[in-house]
Amino acid sequence: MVCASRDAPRTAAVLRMDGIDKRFGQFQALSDVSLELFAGEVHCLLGENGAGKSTLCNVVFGVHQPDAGSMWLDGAPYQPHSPRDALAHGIAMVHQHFSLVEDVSVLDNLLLGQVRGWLDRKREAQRVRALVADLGLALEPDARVADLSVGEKQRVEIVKCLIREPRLLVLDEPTAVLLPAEIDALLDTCARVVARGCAVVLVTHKLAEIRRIASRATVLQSGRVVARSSTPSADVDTLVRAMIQRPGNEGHELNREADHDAKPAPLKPRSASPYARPLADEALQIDGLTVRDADGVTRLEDCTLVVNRNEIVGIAGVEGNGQSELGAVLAGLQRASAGRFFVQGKDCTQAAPQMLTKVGVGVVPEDRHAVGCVPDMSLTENLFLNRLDDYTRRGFMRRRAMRRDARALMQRFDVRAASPDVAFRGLSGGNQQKAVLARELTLEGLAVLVAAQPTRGLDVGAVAAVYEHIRAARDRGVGVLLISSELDELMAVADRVLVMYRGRIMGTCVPDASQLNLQRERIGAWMAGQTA
Ligand SMILES: Nc1ncnc2c1ncn2[C@@H]1O[C@H](COP(=O)(O)OP(=O)(O)OP(=O)(O)O)[C@@H](O)[C@H]1O
Repeated sequence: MVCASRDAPRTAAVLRMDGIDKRFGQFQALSDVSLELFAGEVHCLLGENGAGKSTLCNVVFGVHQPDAGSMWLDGAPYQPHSPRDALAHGIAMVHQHFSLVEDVSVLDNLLLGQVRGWLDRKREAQRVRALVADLGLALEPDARVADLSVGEKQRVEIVKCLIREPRLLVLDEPTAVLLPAEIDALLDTCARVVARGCAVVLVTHKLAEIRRIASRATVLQSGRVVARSSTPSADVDTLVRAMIQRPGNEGHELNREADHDAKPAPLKPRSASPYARPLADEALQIDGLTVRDADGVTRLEDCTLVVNRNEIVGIAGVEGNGQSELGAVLAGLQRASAGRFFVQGKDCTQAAPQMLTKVGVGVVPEDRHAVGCVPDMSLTENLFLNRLDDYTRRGFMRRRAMRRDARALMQRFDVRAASPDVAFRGLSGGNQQKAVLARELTLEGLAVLVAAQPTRGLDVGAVAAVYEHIRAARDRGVGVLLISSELDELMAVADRVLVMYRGRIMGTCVPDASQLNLQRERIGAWMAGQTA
Protein backbone atom coordinates (compact mmCIF):
# COMPACT_ATOMS: atom_id res chain seq x y z
CA MET A 1 0.00 0.00 0.00
CA VAL A 2 1.42 3.32 -1.04
CA CYS A 3 0.21 6.61 0.36
CA ALA A 4 3.38 8.64 0.39
CA SER A 5 1.78 11.47 -1.48
CA ARG A 6 -0.87 12.32 1.05
CA ASP A 7 1.28 14.41 3.30
CA ALA A 8 3.35 16.05 0.60
CA PRO A 9 4.29 19.60 1.58
CA ARG A 10 1.96 22.25 0.12
CA THR A 11 3.58 24.62 -2.29
CA ALA A 12 2.12 26.88 -4.94
CA ALA A 13 -0.22 25.11 -7.35
CA VAL A 14 1.32 23.66 -10.50
CA LEU A 15 -1.93 24.40 -12.29
CA ARG A 16 -4.66 26.78 -11.21
CA MET A 17 -8.00 27.00 -12.99
CA ASP A 18 -10.26 29.96 -12.30
CA GLY A 19 -13.93 30.13 -13.30
CA ILE A 20 -13.70 27.81 -16.31
CA ASP A 21 -16.81 27.64 -18.53
CA LYS A 22 -17.21 25.34 -21.51
CA ARG A 23 -20.23 25.08 -23.80
CA PHE A 24 -20.93 22.68 -26.65
CA GLY A 25 -23.53 24.55 -28.70
CA GLN A 26 -26.25 25.44 -26.21
CA PHE A 27 -25.09 22.83 -23.74
CA GLN A 28 -23.15 24.10 -20.74
CA ALA A 29 -20.65 21.30 -20.00
CA LEU A 30 -18.59 23.24 -17.41
CA SER A 31 -19.70 26.20 -15.30
CA ASP A 32 -17.38 28.33 -13.24
CA VAL A 33 -14.98 25.51 -12.36
CA SER A 34 -12.02 26.49 -10.20
CA LEU A 35 -9.37 24.01 -9.19
CA GLU A 36 -5.79 23.89 -7.93
CA LEU A 37 -3.45 21.00 -8.63
CA PHE A 38 -0.30 20.55 -6.57
CA ALA A 39 2.99 18.80 -7.22
CA GLY A 40 3.36 15.54 -5.31
CA GLU A 41 -0.40 14.99 -5.09
CA VAL A 42 -3.01 12.80 -6.73
CA HIS A 43 -6.15 14.83 -7.27
CA CYS A 44 -9.20 12.62 -7.92
CA LEU A 45 -12.01 13.99 -10.10
CA LEU A 46 -15.36 12.40 -9.34
CA GLY A 47 -18.86 12.74 -10.72
CA GLU A 48 -21.68 10.90 -12.42
CA ASN A 49 -21.50 9.97 -16.09
CA GLY A 50 -21.70 13.20 -18.05
CA ALA A 51 -20.75 15.42 -15.09
CA GLY A 52 -17.97 17.05 -17.10
CA LYS A 53 -14.83 15.25 -15.88
CA SER A 54 -13.41 14.41 -19.31
CA THR A 55 -14.32 17.86 -20.59
CA LEU A 56 -12.34 19.44 -17.77
CA CYS A 57 -9.36 17.16 -18.47
CA ASN A 58 -9.59 18.04 -22.15
CA VAL A 59 -9.54 21.75 -21.32
CA VAL A 60 -6.35 21.21 -19.31
CA PHE A 61 -4.83 19.21 -22.17
CA GLY A 62 -5.70 21.75 -24.85
CA VAL A 63 -8.25 19.56 -26.66
CA HIS A 64 -11.00 22.08 -25.83
CA GLN A 65 -10.58 25.80 -25.33
CA PRO A 66 -12.66 27.25 -22.49
CA ASP A 67 -15.33 29.89 -23.23
CA ALA A 68 -14.50 31.76 -20.04
CA GLY A 69 -12.08 31.63 -17.14
CA SER A 70 -8.32 31.41 -16.94
CA MET A 71 -5.58 28.90 -16.23
CA TRP A 72 -2.18 29.44 -14.68
CA LEU A 73 0.74 27.07 -14.97
CA ASP A 74 3.42 27.62 -12.33
CA GLY A 75 2.07 31.13 -11.94
CA ALA A 76 2.18 32.04 -15.65
CA PRO A 77 -0.91 32.34 -17.86
CA TYR A 78 -1.64 29.05 -19.60
CA GLN A 79 -3.86 28.89 -22.69
CA PRO A 80 -3.07 25.68 -24.58
CA HIS A 81 -4.46 25.74 -28.10
CA SER A 82 -3.80 22.05 -28.80
CA PRO A 83 -2.60 18.86 -27.07
CA ARG A 84 0.79 19.43 -28.69
CA ASP A 85 0.91 22.81 -26.99
CA ALA A 86 -0.06 21.22 -23.65
CA LEU A 87 2.69 18.61 -24.06
CA ALA A 88 5.19 21.36 -24.76
CA HIS A 89 4.14 22.90 -21.44
CA GLY A 90 4.80 19.65 -19.59
CA ILE A 91 1.22 18.38 -19.39
CA ALA A 92 0.46 14.83 -20.55
CA MET A 93 -2.81 12.94 -20.68
CA VAL A 94 -3.94 9.32 -20.91
CA HIS A 95 -7.40 9.23 -22.50
CA GLN A 96 -10.26 6.81 -21.83
CA HIS A 97 -9.47 5.04 -25.09
CA PHE A 98 -6.16 3.80 -26.37
CA SER A 99 -4.41 5.68 -29.12
CA LEU A 100 -1.69 3.15 -29.93
CA VAL A 101 -0.57 1.84 -33.29
CA GLU A 102 -1.27 -1.87 -32.97
CA ASP A 103 1.04 -3.27 -35.61
CA VAL A 104 4.30 -1.84 -34.36
CA SER A 105 6.41 -2.35 -31.25
CA VAL A 106 5.99 -0.78 -27.85
CA LEU A 107 9.18 1.20 -28.41
CA ASP A 108 7.97 2.58 -31.75
CA ASN A 109 4.75 3.67 -30.09
CA LEU A 110 6.65 5.38 -27.30
CA LEU A 111 8.86 7.27 -29.69
CA LEU A 112 6.14 8.25 -32.14
CA GLY A 113 6.05 12.00 -32.55
CA GLN A 114 8.89 12.54 -30.11
CA VAL A 115 12.05 11.87 -32.01
CA ARG A 116 13.16 13.97 -34.91
CA GLY A 117 16.08 13.07 -37.12
CA TRP A 118 18.27 10.03 -36.56
CA LEU A 119 17.15 7.61 -33.86
CA ASP A 120 19.49 5.46 -31.79
CA ARG A 121 17.05 2.61 -31.13
CA LYS A 122 19.36 0.79 -28.77
CA ARG A 123 19.84 3.84 -26.60
CA GLU A 124 16.13 4.67 -26.66
CA ALA A 125 15.25 1.08 -25.76
CA GLN A 126 17.60 1.33 -22.80
CA ARG A 127 16.05 4.59 -21.71
CA VAL A 128 12.57 3.02 -21.88
CA ARG A 129 13.76 -0.04 -19.93
CA ALA A 130 15.28 2.17 -17.24
CA LEU A 131 12.11 4.25 -16.89
CA VAL A 132 9.92 1.17 -16.84
CA ALA A 133 12.11 -0.49 -14.19
CA ASP A 134 12.18 2.69 -12.14
CA LEU A 135 8.39 2.79 -12.18
CA GLY A 136 8.14 -0.89 -11.35
CA LEU A 137 6.21 -1.64 -14.56
CA ALA A 138 6.45 -4.85 -16.54
CA LEU A 139 6.78 -3.85 -20.18
CA GLU A 140 8.91 -5.24 -23.00
CA PRO A 141 9.94 -2.49 -25.49
CA ASP A 142 10.23 -4.93 -28.41
CA ALA A 143 6.80 -6.54 -27.94
CA ARG A 144 4.19 -5.85 -30.64
CA VAL A 145 1.35 -3.75 -29.24
CA ALA A 146 -1.28 -5.98 -30.89
CA ASP A 147 -0.04 -8.89 -28.76
CA LEU A 148 -0.40 -7.04 -25.45
CA SER A 149 -3.18 -7.40 -22.90
CA VAL A 150 -5.40 -4.43 -22.10
CA GLY A 151 -3.41 -3.77 -18.93
CA GLU A 152 -0.13 -3.78 -20.82
CA LYS A 153 -1.51 -1.39 -23.43
CA GLN A 154 -2.56 0.93 -20.65
CA ARG A 155 1.01 0.80 -19.32
CA VAL A 156 2.33 1.77 -22.75
CA GLU A 157 0.00 4.79 -22.78
CA ILE A 158 1.26 5.84 -19.37
CA VAL A 159 4.92 5.33 -20.18
CA LYS A 160 4.33 7.27 -23.41
CA CYS A 161 3.33 10.21 -21.21
CA LEU A 162 5.98 9.73 -18.54
CA ILE A 163 8.86 9.49 -20.99
CA ARG A 164 8.26 13.20 -21.56
CA GLU A 165 8.77 13.84 -17.84
CA PRO A 166 5.57 15.88 -17.44
CA ARG A 167 4.90 18.10 -14.46
CA LEU A 168 1.21 17.27 -14.65
CA LEU A 169 -0.20 13.90 -15.69
CA VAL A 170 -3.92 13.62 -16.42
CA LEU A 171 -5.39 10.11 -16.25
CA ASP A 172 -8.97 9.95 -17.53
CA GLU A 173 -10.49 6.76 -16.09
CA PRO A 174 -7.39 4.66 -16.65
CA THR A 175 -8.59 1.77 -14.50
CA ALA A 176 -12.00 1.18 -16.12
CA VAL A 177 -10.65 -1.60 -18.33
CA LEU A 178 -8.09 -3.09 -15.95
CA LEU A 179 -8.11 -6.20 -13.82
CA PRO A 180 -7.67 -5.84 -10.04
CA ALA A 181 -3.97 -6.74 -10.12
CA GLU A 182 -3.40 -4.30 -12.97
CA ILE A 183 -5.20 -1.57 -11.04
CA ASP A 184 -2.90 -2.17 -8.07
CA ALA A 185 0.13 -1.84 -10.36
CA LEU A 186 -1.24 1.34 -11.89
CA LEU A 187 -1.91 2.94 -8.50
CA ASP A 188 1.61 2.05 -7.39
CA THR A 189 2.90 3.75 -10.53
CA CYS A 190 0.82 6.84 -9.71
CA ALA A 191 2.32 6.92 -6.23
CA ARG A 192 5.82 6.70 -7.68
CA VAL A 193 5.09 9.43 -10.20
CA VAL A 194 3.85 11.86 -7.56
CA ALA A 195 6.78 10.96 -5.32
CA ARG A 196 8.99 12.33 -8.13
CA GLY A 197 7.18 15.65 -7.82
CA CYS A 198 4.63 15.32 -10.61
CA ALA A 199 1.00 16.35 -10.09
CA VAL A 200 -1.57 13.72 -11.10
CA VAL A 201 -5.25 14.14 -11.93
CA LEU A 202 -7.08 10.83 -11.71
CA VAL A 203 -10.65 10.49 -12.98
CA THR A 204 -12.27 7.47 -11.39
CA HIS A 205 -15.60 5.95 -10.35
CA LYS A 206 -13.92 3.51 -7.99
CA LEU A 207 -14.06 4.44 -4.35
CA ALA A 208 -11.27 2.09 -3.26
CA GLU A 209 -8.93 4.05 -5.52
CA ILE A 210 -9.88 7.30 -3.84
CA ARG A 211 -9.28 5.77 -0.43
CA ARG A 212 -5.96 4.39 -1.47
CA ILE A 213 -4.36 7.13 -3.46
CA ALA A 214 -6.17 10.47 -3.41
CA SER A 215 -4.52 13.45 -1.73
CA ARG A 216 -7.41 15.68 -2.69
CA ALA A 217 -10.73 15.20 -4.47
CA THR A 218 -13.20 17.37 -6.34
CA VAL A 219 -16.74 16.36 -7.24
CA LEU A 220 -18.41 17.69 -10.37
CA GLN A 221 -22.13 17.60 -10.96
CA SER A 222 -23.68 18.92 -14.17
CA GLY A 223 -20.45 20.76 -14.90
CA ARG A 224 -20.19 22.51 -11.52
CA VAL A 225 -17.96 21.81 -8.53
CA VAL A 226 -20.28 20.58 -5.77
CA ALA A 227 -17.77 19.25 -3.23
CA ARG A 228 -14.07 19.28 -2.46
CA SER A 229 -12.00 17.41 0.06
CA SER A 230 -8.41 17.54 1.18
CA THR A 231 -8.93 14.35 3.20
CA PRO A 232 -10.79 12.26 0.61
CA SER A 233 -10.19 8.86 2.16
CA ALA A 234 -12.05 10.02 5.28
CA ASP A 235 -14.77 11.75 3.27
CA VAL A 236 -15.72 9.08 0.75
CA ASP A 237 -19.34 8.84 1.94
CA THR A 238 -19.85 12.57 1.75
CA LEU A 239 -18.23 12.74 -1.68
CA VAL A 240 -20.48 9.99 -3.05
CA ARG A 241 -23.52 11.74 -1.61
CA ALA A 242 -22.48 15.01 -3.24
CA MET A 243 -21.98 13.19 -6.51
CA ILE A 244 -25.44 11.66 -6.74
CA GLN A 245 -27.62 14.13 -4.86
CA ARG A 246 -29.98 16.24 -6.88
CA PRO A 247 -31.55 19.36 -5.42
CA GLY A 248 -35.10 18.42 -4.40
CA ASN A 249 -34.77 14.63 -4.39
CA GLU A 250 -31.97 14.02 -1.94
CA GLY A 251 -33.84 11.26 -0.13
CA HIS A 252 -34.30 9.21 -3.27
CA GLU A 253 -30.75 9.65 -4.45
CA LEU A 254 -29.31 8.80 -1.07
CA ASN A 255 -30.85 5.37 -1.29
CA ARG A 256 -28.36 4.75 -4.03
CA GLU A 257 -25.44 5.61 -1.81
CA ALA A 258 -22.85 2.89 -1.89
CA ASP A 259 -19.77 2.72 0.28
CA HIS A 260 -18.03 0.27 -1.93
CA ASP A 261 -16.56 -0.08 -5.33
CA ALA A 262 -19.02 1.27 -7.83
CA LYS A 263 -20.92 -2.01 -7.76
CA PRO A 264 -23.78 -1.13 -5.45
CA ALA A 265 -26.21 -3.98 -5.98
CA PRO A 266 -26.64 -5.79 -2.70
CA LEU A 267 -25.99 -9.51 -2.61
CA LYS A 268 -29.36 -11.07 -2.07
CA PRO A 269 -29.66 -14.50 -0.53
CA ARG A 270 -30.67 -17.00 -3.15
CA SER A 271 -32.43 -20.24 -3.13
CA ALA A 272 -30.02 -23.14 -3.02
CA SER A 273 -31.66 -24.65 -6.07
CA PRO A 274 -30.61 -23.37 -9.47
CA TYR A 275 -33.99 -24.31 -10.78
CA ALA A 276 -36.25 -22.65 -8.22
CA ARG A 277 -37.29 -20.34 -11.04
CA PRO A 278 -39.65 -22.30 -13.31
CA LEU A 279 -37.70 -23.40 -16.33
CA ALA A 280 -39.34 -22.68 -19.59
CA ASP A 281 -37.62 -23.51 -22.85
CA GLU A 282 -34.03 -22.79 -23.70
CA ALA A 283 -33.30 -19.30 -24.98
CA LEU A 284 -29.74 -20.05 -26.04
CA GLN A 285 -28.08 -23.39 -26.53
CA ILE A 286 -24.37 -23.54 -27.20
CA ASP A 287 -23.04 -26.84 -28.38
CA GLY A 288 -19.29 -27.49 -28.55
CA LEU A 289 -18.29 -24.06 -29.83
CA THR A 290 -14.61 -23.90 -30.63
CA VAL A 291 -12.60 -20.98 -31.94
CA ARG A 292 -9.07 -21.22 -33.27
CA ASP A 293 -7.25 -18.04 -34.20
CA ALA A 294 -5.23 -17.36 -37.36
CA ASP A 295 -2.17 -18.98 -35.77
CA GLY A 296 -4.13 -22.12 -34.99
CA VAL A 297 -4.23 -21.41 -31.25
CA THR A 298 -7.44 -22.61 -29.62
CA ARG A 299 -9.09 -19.63 -27.93
CA LEU A 300 -12.42 -21.26 -27.12
CA GLU A 301 -12.64 -24.99 -26.67
CA ASP A 302 -15.70 -27.16 -26.88
CA CYS A 303 -17.91 -24.68 -25.05
CA THR A 304 -21.28 -26.17 -24.20
CA LEU A 305 -23.91 -24.43 -22.14
CA VAL A 306 -27.57 -23.53 -21.99
CA VAL A 307 -29.15 -20.21 -21.04
CA ASN A 308 -32.82 -20.67 -20.24
CA ARG A 309 -35.53 -18.11 -20.59
CA ASN A 310 -35.88 -16.20 -17.30
CA GLU A 311 -32.27 -16.86 -16.44
CA ILE A 312 -29.07 -14.86 -16.14
CA VAL A 313 -25.98 -16.98 -16.73
CA GLY A 314 -22.73 -15.28 -15.77
CA ILE A 315 -19.38 -16.02 -17.37
CA ALA A 316 -16.50 -15.35 -14.99
CA GLY A 317 -12.81 -15.53 -15.70
CA VAL A 318 -9.71 -13.45 -16.06
CA GLU A 319 -10.03 -11.52 -19.31
CA GLY A 320 -8.41 -13.22 -22.27
CA ASN A 321 -9.61 -16.73 -21.44
CA GLY A 322 -12.04 -17.13 -24.31
CA GLN A 323 -14.86 -14.87 -23.13
CA SER A 324 -14.27 -12.32 -25.90
CA GLU A 325 -14.33 -15.04 -28.57
CA LEU A 326 -17.53 -16.48 -27.13
CA GLY A 327 -19.17 -13.04 -27.18
CA ALA A 328 -17.92 -12.36 -30.73
CA VAL A 329 -19.28 -15.66 -32.09
CA LEU A 330 -22.68 -15.08 -30.47
CA ALA A 331 -22.74 -11.57 -31.94
CA GLY A 332 -22.07 -12.92 -35.44
CA LEU A 333 -18.75 -11.09 -35.57
CA GLN A 334 -16.52 -14.15 -35.59
CA ARG A 335 -16.95 -17.59 -37.14
CA ALA A 336 -16.66 -20.65 -34.96
CA SER A 337 -14.09 -23.25 -36.03
CA ALA A 338 -16.41 -25.98 -34.75
CA GLY A 339 -19.66 -26.36 -32.85
CA ARG A 340 -23.04 -24.69 -33.16
CA PHE A 341 -25.40 -22.43 -31.30
CA PHE A 342 -29.17 -22.17 -31.33
CA VAL A 343 -31.43 -19.27 -30.42
CA GLN A 344 -34.86 -20.51 -29.35
CA GLY A 345 -34.14 -23.73 -31.20
CA LYS A 346 -33.00 -22.07 -34.44
CA ASP A 347 -29.46 -22.80 -35.62
CA CYS A 348 -27.74 -19.40 -35.80
CA THR A 349 -24.13 -20.55 -36.12
CA GLN A 350 -23.67 -18.98 -39.54
CA ALA A 351 -25.95 -16.00 -38.96
CA ALA A 352 -24.75 -12.49 -39.68
CA PRO A 353 -25.33 -9.77 -37.05
CA GLN A 354 -28.49 -8.46 -38.83
CA MET A 355 -29.99 -11.94 -38.82
CA LEU A 356 -29.21 -12.37 -35.14
CA THR A 357 -30.99 -9.09 -34.44
CA LYS A 358 -34.01 -10.45 -36.33
CA VAL A 359 -34.18 -13.61 -34.23
CA GLY A 360 -34.02 -11.55 -31.05
CA VAL A 361 -30.38 -11.51 -29.98
CA GLY A 362 -29.32 -8.26 -28.30
CA VAL A 363 -25.60 -7.68 -27.98
CA VAL A 364 -23.76 -5.27 -25.70
CA PRO A 365 -20.21 -5.63 -27.01
CA GLU A 366 -17.21 -5.34 -24.73
CA ASP A 367 -15.70 -2.71 -27.01
CA ARG A 368 -18.55 -0.40 -27.89
CA HIS A 369 -16.20 1.84 -29.88
CA ALA A 370 -15.20 -0.90 -32.28
CA VAL A 371 -18.59 -2.47 -32.92
CA GLY A 372 -21.35 -1.00 -30.78
CA CYS A 373 -21.87 2.36 -32.38
CA VAL A 374 -21.17 4.76 -35.21
CA PRO A 375 -19.52 7.74 -33.50
CA ASP A 376 -20.23 10.21 -36.32
CA MET A 377 -23.94 9.46 -36.41
CA SER A 378 -26.35 11.12 -34.00
CA LEU A 379 -27.40 9.69 -30.65
CA THR A 380 -30.86 9.04 -32.14
CA GLU A 381 -29.46 7.07 -35.07
CA ASN A 382 -27.26 5.06 -32.75
CA LEU A 383 -30.21 4.29 -30.49
CA PHE A 384 -32.01 2.71 -33.45
CA LEU A 385 -29.04 1.45 -35.41
CA ASN A 386 -30.35 -2.10 -35.47
CA ARG A 387 -33.88 -1.08 -36.54
CA LEU A 388 -33.46 1.87 -38.89
CA ASP A 389 -35.82 0.06 -41.31
CA ASP A 390 -38.64 0.50 -38.81
CA TYR A 391 -38.25 4.24 -39.23
CA THR A 392 -38.02 4.26 -43.01
CA ARG A 393 -41.09 4.79 -45.18
CA ARG A 394 -40.88 4.85 -48.95
CA GLY A 395 -37.15 5.49 -48.73
CA PHE A 396 -37.51 8.39 -46.25
CA MET A 397 -36.43 8.39 -42.62
CA ARG A 398 -39.22 9.28 -40.21
CA ARG A 399 -36.94 11.55 -38.25
CA ARG A 400 -39.59 13.12 -36.05
CA ALA A 401 -40.81 9.73 -34.82
CA MET A 402 -37.24 8.60 -34.26
CA ARG A 403 -36.46 11.70 -32.24
CA ARG A 404 -39.59 11.27 -30.14
CA ASP A 405 -38.74 7.63 -29.39
CA ALA A 406 -35.11 8.55 -28.73
CA ARG A 407 -36.23 11.07 -26.11
CA ALA A 408 -38.32 8.38 -24.41
CA LEU A 409 -35.37 5.96 -24.37
CA MET A 410 -33.03 8.64 -23.07
CA GLN A 411 -35.39 9.25 -20.18
CA ARG A 412 -35.96 5.59 -19.42
CA PHE A 413 -32.26 4.71 -19.46
CA ASP A 414 -31.04 8.02 -18.09
CA VAL A 415 -28.90 8.78 -21.14
CA ARG A 416 -27.79 12.34 -20.51
CA ALA A 417 -27.09 14.48 -23.56
CA ALA A 418 -27.99 17.98 -24.67
CA SER A 419 -30.41 16.61 -27.27
CA PRO A 420 -31.13 13.41 -29.24
CA ASP A 421 -29.47 15.08 -32.22
CA VAL A 422 -25.95 15.38 -30.76
CA ALA A 423 -23.22 13.31 -32.40
CA PHE A 424 -22.68 10.05 -30.53
CA ARG A 425 -18.99 10.87 -30.17
CA GLY A 426 -19.98 13.96 -28.16
CA LEU A 427 -21.56 11.83 -25.40
CA SER A 428 -19.60 11.07 -22.25
CA GLY A 429 -18.21 7.51 -22.11
CA GLY A 430 -20.78 6.36 -19.56
CA ASN A 431 -23.68 7.82 -21.51
CA GLN A 432 -22.49 6.08 -24.66
CA GLN A 433 -22.56 2.80 -22.75
CA LYS A 434 -26.07 3.54 -21.44
CA ALA A 435 -27.25 4.31 -24.99
CA VAL A 436 -25.95 0.96 -26.31
CA LEU A 437 -27.68 -0.83 -23.43
CA ALA A 438 -30.90 1.06 -24.10
CA ARG A 439 -30.84 0.02 -27.78
CA GLU A 440 -30.14 -3.64 -27.12
CA LEU A 441 -32.47 -4.08 -24.15
CA THR A 442 -35.41 -2.63 -26.09
CA LEU A 443 -34.91 -4.75 -29.19
CA GLU A 444 -38.30 -6.01 -30.31
CA GLY A 445 -38.70 -9.71 -29.60
CA LEU A 446 -35.57 -9.78 -27.45
CA ALA A 447 -35.00 -13.44 -26.55
CA VAL A 448 -31.30 -13.51 -25.68
CA LEU A 449 -29.13 -10.72 -24.37
CA VAL A 450 -25.37 -11.18 -24.62
CA ALA A 451 -23.88 -8.46 -22.44
CA ALA A 452 -20.11 -8.17 -22.14
CA GLN A 453 -18.75 -5.90 -19.39
CA PRO A 454 -22.00 -3.86 -19.45
CA THR A 455 -21.18 -1.66 -16.45
CA ARG A 456 -17.67 -0.68 -17.48
CA GLY A 457 -17.14 3.06 -17.01
CA LEU A 458 -20.52 3.63 -15.37
CA ASP A 459 -21.03 5.63 -12.19
CA VAL A 460 -22.45 4.04 -9.03
CA GLY A 461 -26.06 5.02 -9.73
CA ALA A 462 -25.90 3.91 -13.36
CA VAL A 463 -24.46 0.52 -12.36
CA ALA A 464 -27.42 -0.14 -10.07
CA ALA A 465 -29.81 0.91 -12.84
CA VAL A 466 -28.16 -1.45 -15.34
CA TYR A 467 -28.54 -4.35 -12.91
CA GLU A 468 -32.23 -3.49 -12.59
CA HIS A 469 -32.68 -3.39 -16.37
CA ILE A 470 -30.94 -6.75 -16.79
CA ARG A 471 -33.00 -8.35 -14.02
CA ALA A 472 -36.17 -6.89 -15.53
CA ALA A 473 -35.28 -8.39 -18.92
CA ARG A 474 -34.73 -11.76 -17.25
CA ASP A 475 -38.05 -11.51 -15.44
CA ARG A 476 -39.92 -10.91 -18.67
CA GLY A 477 -38.48 -14.06 -20.21
CA VAL A 478 -35.16 -13.08 -21.76
CA GLY A 479 -32.18 -15.40 -21.36
CA VAL A 480 -29.15 -13.31 -20.42
CA LEU A 481 -25.51 -14.26 -20.89
CA LEU A 482 -23.55 -11.82 -18.75
CA ILE A 483 -19.81 -11.82 -19.42
CA SER A 484 -17.94 -9.89 -16.76
CA SER A 485 -14.52 -9.67 -15.20
CA GLU A 486 -16.14 -8.38 -12.00
CA LEU A 487 -16.87 -11.35 -9.81
CA ASP A 488 -18.92 -9.26 -7.36
CA GLU A 489 -21.14 -8.22 -10.23
CA LEU A 490 -21.74 -11.80 -11.33
CA MET A 491 -22.39 -13.04 -7.80
CA ALA A 492 -24.91 -10.24 -7.32
CA VAL A 493 -26.77 -10.50 -10.60
CA ALA A 494 -26.38 -13.95 -12.15
CA ASP A 495 -28.50 -16.99 -11.37
CA ARG A 496 -25.63 -19.28 -12.33
CA VAL A 497 -21.97 -18.47 -12.78
CA LEU A 498 -19.75 -20.44 -15.16
CA VAL A 499 -16.00 -20.00 -14.94
CA MET A 500 -13.76 -19.98 -18.00
CA TYR A 501 -10.06 -20.70 -18.11
CA ARG A 502 -8.02 -20.99 -21.29
CA GLY A 503 -11.14 -21.28 -23.39
CA ARG A 504 -12.74 -24.04 -21.34
CA ILE A 505 -15.52 -24.02 -18.81
CA MET A 506 -14.01 -25.09 -15.52
CA GLY A 507 -17.08 -25.23 -13.33
CA THR A 508 -20.50 -23.88 -12.43
CA CYS A 509 -21.74 -22.26 -9.28
CA VAL A 510 -25.13 -20.99 -8.11
CA PRO A 511 -24.46 -17.86 -6.03
CA ASP A 512 -25.65 -18.34 -2.49
CA ALA A 513 -25.16 -15.53 0.03
CA SER A 514 -24.71 -17.97 2.91
CA GLN A 515 -21.69 -19.57 1.25
CA LEU A 516 -20.23 -16.60 -0.52
CA ASN A 517 -16.67 -16.83 0.81
CA LEU A 518 -16.44 -20.51 0.04
CA GLN A 519 -17.85 -19.99 -3.43
CA ARG A 520 -15.47 -17.12 -4.16
CA GLU A 521 -12.54 -19.33 -3.18
CA ARG A 522 -13.73 -22.11 -5.45
CA ILE A 523 -14.31 -19.73 -8.35
CA GLY A 524 -10.90 -18.15 -7.76
CA ALA A 525 -9.30 -21.59 -8.03
CA TRP A 526 -11.16 -22.32 -11.29
CA MET A 527 -10.14 -18.94 -12.67
CA ALA A 528 -6.55 -19.93 -12.00
CA GLY A 529 -7.04 -23.22 -13.82
CA GLN A 530 -7.24 -25.49 -10.76
CA THR A 531 -9.82 -28.22 -10.98
CA ALA A 532 -9.60 -29.85 -7.55
N1 LIG B 1 -17.50 17.29 -28.18
C1 LIG B 1 -18.68 17.38 -27.56
N2 LIG B 1 -19.77 17.82 -28.21
C2 LIG B 1 -20.96 17.91 -27.59
N3 LIG B 1 -21.18 17.59 -26.30
C3 LIG B 1 -20.15 17.13 -25.60
C4 LIG B 1 -18.83 17.00 -26.19
N4 LIG B 1 -18.00 16.52 -25.26
C5 LIG B 1 -18.74 16.35 -24.13
N5 LIG B 1 -20.01 16.73 -24.34
C6 LIG B 1 -21.11 16.70 -23.36
O1 LIG B 1 -20.63 17.27 -22.15
C7 LIG B 1 -21.12 16.54 -21.03
C8 LIG B 1 -19.96 16.14 -20.16
O2 LIG B 1 -19.27 15.08 -20.80
P1 LIG B 1 -17.94 14.46 -20.19
O3 LIG B 1 -17.41 13.49 -21.20
O4 LIG B 1 -17.06 15.55 -19.75
O5 LIG B 1 -18.53 13.69 -18.91
P2 LIG B 1 -17.78 12.72 -17.87
O6 LIG B 1 -18.03 13.30 -16.51
O7 LIG B 1 -16.38 12.53 -18.27
O8 LIG B 1 -18.63 11.38 -18.02
P3 LIG B 1 -18.21 9.79 -18.02
O9 LIG B 1 -18.03 9.40 -16.58
O10 LIG B 1 -19.43 9.13 -18.59
O11 LIG B 1 -17.00 9.63 -18.88
C9 LIG B 1 -21.90 15.36 -21.58
O12 LIG B 1 -23.28 15.67 -21.51
C10 LIG B 1 -21.47 15.25 -23.01
O13 LIG B 1 -22.54 14.80 -23.82
